[in-house]
Amino acid sequence: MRRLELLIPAAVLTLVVLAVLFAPLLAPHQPLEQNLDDVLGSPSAQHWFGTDSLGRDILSRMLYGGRVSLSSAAIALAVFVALGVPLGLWAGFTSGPADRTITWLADLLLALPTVIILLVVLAVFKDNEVVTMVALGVTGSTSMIRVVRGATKAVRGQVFVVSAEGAGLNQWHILRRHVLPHVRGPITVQATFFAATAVLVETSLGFLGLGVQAPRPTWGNLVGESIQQIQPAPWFLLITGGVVALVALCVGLVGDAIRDMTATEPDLPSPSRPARARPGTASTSPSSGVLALENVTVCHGGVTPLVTDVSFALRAGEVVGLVGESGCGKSMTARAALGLLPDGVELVSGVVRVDGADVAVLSSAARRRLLGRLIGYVPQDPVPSLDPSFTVGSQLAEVVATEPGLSRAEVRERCADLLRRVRVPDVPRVLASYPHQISGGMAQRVNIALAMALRPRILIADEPTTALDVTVQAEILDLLRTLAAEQDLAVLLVTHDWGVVADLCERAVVMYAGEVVEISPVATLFARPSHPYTRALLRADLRGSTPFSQLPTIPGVVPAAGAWAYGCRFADRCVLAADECRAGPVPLRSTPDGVARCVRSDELQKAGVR
Ligand SMILES: Nc1ncnc2c1ncn2[C@@H]1O[C@H](COP(=O)(O)OP(=O)(O)OP(=O)(O)O)[C@@H](O)[C@H]1O
Repeated sequence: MRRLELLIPAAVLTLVVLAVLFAPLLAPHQPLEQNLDDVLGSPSAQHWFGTDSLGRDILSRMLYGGRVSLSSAAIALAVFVALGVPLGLWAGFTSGPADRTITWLADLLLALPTVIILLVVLAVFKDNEVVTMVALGVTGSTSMIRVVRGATKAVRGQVFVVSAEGAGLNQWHILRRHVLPHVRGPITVQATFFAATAVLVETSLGFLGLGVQAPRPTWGNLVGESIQQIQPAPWFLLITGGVVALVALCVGLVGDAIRDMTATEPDLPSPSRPARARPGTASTSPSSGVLALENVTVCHGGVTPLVTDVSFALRAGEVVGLVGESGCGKSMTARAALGLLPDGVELVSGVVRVDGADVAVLSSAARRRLLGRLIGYVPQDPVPSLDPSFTVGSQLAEVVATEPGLSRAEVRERCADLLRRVRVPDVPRVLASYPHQISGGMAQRVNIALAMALRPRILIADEPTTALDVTVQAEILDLLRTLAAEQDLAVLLVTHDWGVVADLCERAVVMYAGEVVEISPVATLFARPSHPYTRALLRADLRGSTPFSQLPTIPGVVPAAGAWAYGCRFADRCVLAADECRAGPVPLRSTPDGVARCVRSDELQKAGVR
């Protein structure tokens, strides 16, 4: 079906272009040949499209006119692509002054009124169609620059591009071989839409009596003439306008079809991509996990690291807590796993594996689509995460209906079933309610139902109970525990709350200043933390404190992203820090049942104190 959506308009366009190209062979009459005995004759066997006010054959004039109109559109399109693609690629690939200058120029062009520019060009260059079309291509190229720049930025952070740079390939080679193939889709779509616009602009200029002048035919001249003859010969406009509209429509449909095809056929992970092993982290990154992050590094603006070299894995049915102070990189890590990094933040190296397949090599849009099905996401703020304009039922149905082949009744039943599974008491009422009509706890159940709608294998919950009161928190945690156990879900739980970790998680990943500092089973972690940061965090927890005694705190604050100490990043706040800690980066070391990034982890383990 999709192929037909492309093939039919493409076939029509090909026929029109061929007919126009071979006009001297196909046209039954000369375009300027007059017959004043047969003016404004309606379509007949001799004149398929009829005759005009001077008895000239309209079909022949359309065939010859198309040569001017389509070649003009082709000139504009060539300029549009020749300017827009390289500038967009360059801006997207090289952040900094080049990017800023090109973006500024594109903004400037956008601010100029195209119609006025074209009229000025026509006046200055005496109706020169070629110069006018060049001007149209230049002014239009802003949209191509912007789209290509955005698409290039998305590809820029992909691991394979970083690897190509690391291999010393030059920028133009990387752009041509590794970036261009991934931005081909948006380029084709932009080009087809601009081609349709160029045909219509050329026609409009001819219609206004600008550009190529009569008696030389162009589609614009013919449409202009047909409007003057609308009363005696209405079919004249119907035919000339119809051909122009058909061509513009087919160009647009080809663009739509290409867009849809490129949107639903993402690049698949390349099986030939070499595995990149790094020392010191293998023990934390078993690729057998249902979700595995291997040496993930995330940067802002391509330069400021937010998260570095993070590796850990989740097994099916396992709940893992991701713990650390605010700003340590928990959310960025979770978002890297989801393929949902904020604008300007990119995964610059590392691998995210789902069921063993490397999803980091996918384009970001394809990764999002894939992970959207494999990984469910439960947000921190339950109510704002739901769209206030739609009922719970319609929001659930929207997601459920993306599964092909479901009838409306089946979608409704699936939505109700999802709510029952997350223990919503009055399902029909909640389905018919708007988000503001339900409580925070109920909204979080709805978010969990939404996350579960496509039967994901993994659930990532970013502080899912922070915004809820204590009793509701317990219910939501119990629900997550049950879902993980019953449906063999791997759950990554981002939290500040040790109580939640103790209650729900089997293992915890502790992060500090953008890196993993400890991974241990929860029981071990509570009894014998292997990193001074874990120990300090546990000590600072309210739960273990004595009433009216002063709560221990960790002196200092988490350093800003990238402004980390050269050696152990926690050294400045650590009561156990020694010169050795500041001498250089501390690698993760194995502990009896996990890993820790501390030169004194053995000592801490043995001491077994909190
Ligand atoms: N959109 C963004 N652009 C650039 N930097 C960001 C962005 N969001 C967060 N950061 C920075 O990334 C680092 C890690 O932030 P992250 O949100 O992952 O921390 P967190 O441990 O989840 O904190 P919290 O518990 O407060 O959510 C911080 O230094 C933060 O300032």
